[in-house]
Amino acid sequence: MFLMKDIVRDGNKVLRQQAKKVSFPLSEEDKQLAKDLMEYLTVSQNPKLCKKYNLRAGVGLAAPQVGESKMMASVLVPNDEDESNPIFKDVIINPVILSNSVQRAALTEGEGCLSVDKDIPGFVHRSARITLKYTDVNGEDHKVRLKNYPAIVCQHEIDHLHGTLFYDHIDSDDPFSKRDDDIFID
Ligand SMILES: O=CN(O)CCNC(=O)c1cccc(Cl)c1Cl
Ligand code: NI
Repeated sequence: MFLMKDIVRDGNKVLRQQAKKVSFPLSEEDKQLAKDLMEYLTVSQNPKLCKKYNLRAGVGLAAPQVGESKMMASVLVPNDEDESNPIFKDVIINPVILSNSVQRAALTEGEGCLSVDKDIPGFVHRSARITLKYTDVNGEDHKVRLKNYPAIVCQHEIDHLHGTLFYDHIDSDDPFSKRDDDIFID
């Protein structure tokens, strides 16, 4: 199980590299990595276990964040009304954003990252809607249209696979700049 000691922090070059495509069928090592990446999220989203293991909660975790420069990331966007039916839960392998809306969206409270220890305030403007293609651990291909929070999280994770960190998107001159048609997600 990954703990905070296993999380690579900003400054380590692996976070600024282009991750390598994952080949199928998955090796045993890659199957285990996928499992561990999702397990971190489920444990970190359980208040008792999160505290027990001293974790920072997360809704996504990309392989480069644990030092593995591979195109793989777990995403677990919980459904506050029904914990047993998450809005999005999968390990996305070799993800490609096929198309994205011109309209932008940002989380009102900004973003955070396990690999960035300091809080960096500001709007992280992303595409409000994306069409995402990826392969899952069983080798099944998926093509999904995402919007709102799941779209934001997937973009944060896919950024990690291309060496981008959330604060790269914050306007340093005016961190809370906005356009009329921007969507803000609480
Ligand atoms: O790459 C994944 N992490 O760094 C895990 C910690 N951050 C989050 O869970 C998180 C928090 C806020 C907004 C977004 Cl989009 C995300 Cl992803
Ligand atoms: Ni992150």
